[in-house]
Amino acid sequence: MIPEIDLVLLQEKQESEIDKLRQGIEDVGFITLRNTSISRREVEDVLAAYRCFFRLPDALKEHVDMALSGSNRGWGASGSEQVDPAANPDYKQVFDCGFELPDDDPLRRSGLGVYAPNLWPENMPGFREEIVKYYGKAMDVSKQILREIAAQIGQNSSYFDDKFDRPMALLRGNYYPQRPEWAGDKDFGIATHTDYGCLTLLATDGTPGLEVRRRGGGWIPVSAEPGVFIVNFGEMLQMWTGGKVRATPHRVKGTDQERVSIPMFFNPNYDTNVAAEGSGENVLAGEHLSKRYDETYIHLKTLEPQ
Ligand SMILES: O=C(O)CCC(=O)C(=O)O
Ligand SMILES: [Fe+2]
Repeated sequence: MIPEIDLVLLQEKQESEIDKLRQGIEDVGFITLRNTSISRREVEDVLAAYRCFFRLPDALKEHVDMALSGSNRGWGASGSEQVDPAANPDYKQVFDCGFELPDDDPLRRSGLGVYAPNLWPENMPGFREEIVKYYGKAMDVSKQILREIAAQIGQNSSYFDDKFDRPMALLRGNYYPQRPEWAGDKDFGIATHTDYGCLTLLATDGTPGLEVRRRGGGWIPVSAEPGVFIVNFGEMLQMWTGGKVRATPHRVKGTDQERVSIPMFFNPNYDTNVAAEGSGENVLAGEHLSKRYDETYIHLKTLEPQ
């Protein structure tokens, strides 16, 4: 069972919700979350915006194809990402956008791919505004959840705040067509993976498809209607907390229904040390994230040495 949490009750420190959060972070690695500051209507609007983009002919989406940009902003065609080396590249399409650093931020001139400039399609009035608006809202909710997690892991609730003031936060629209006729055992909408960062705030159109690996074996289907979020924890938070928070593998095989989902991958500032607290080690969040991007986006994959 995936713990179902009411954010307002959690923020009021209701014991039932605190217990569910503990189970979610320490055991399952997933929760669902309702009663946030993002309404059902707002999620439906942003879903509609992504749907409009994905319906464009490929020839138009190619104007913002990330394969041509050397970073991971804009459109990722079907087959552009391989999250599991034992599976084939995912058949989903994506549209990615990231954090825009202020003009005077020295990191802006650094050319770091994790802060690359966004790409926006032309002739789609309102698309950029809709996505940017949702991006801000999804960051706010993600920060609120991290405050509750901080309290849960025995830290001050503001523990994460200054580690997320220039977050490498990536907002993605995922488009899963119907599972293709040709799909075999190694083909997935998105193959089995753990998320790379700290926390993922996932909105979906309500269509089933996501499966979460159960400890001890098997898969748990999870779905949530627009306005209810699925939240899971990533590799960095697992490292950072010495394994107290779990990054649980998950996948989407796909069904006979198309599906749109919108994960906000909430990753900290580039220079955050995400090694286990007190370990004396140093793992830069930016280096971990760049490494995972380079391993999984086909156009960023570094060539294997011959
Ligand atoms: O579409 C979903 O439900 C999950 C997507 C996902 O796991 C991801 O984009 O990392
Ligand atoms: Fe994921």
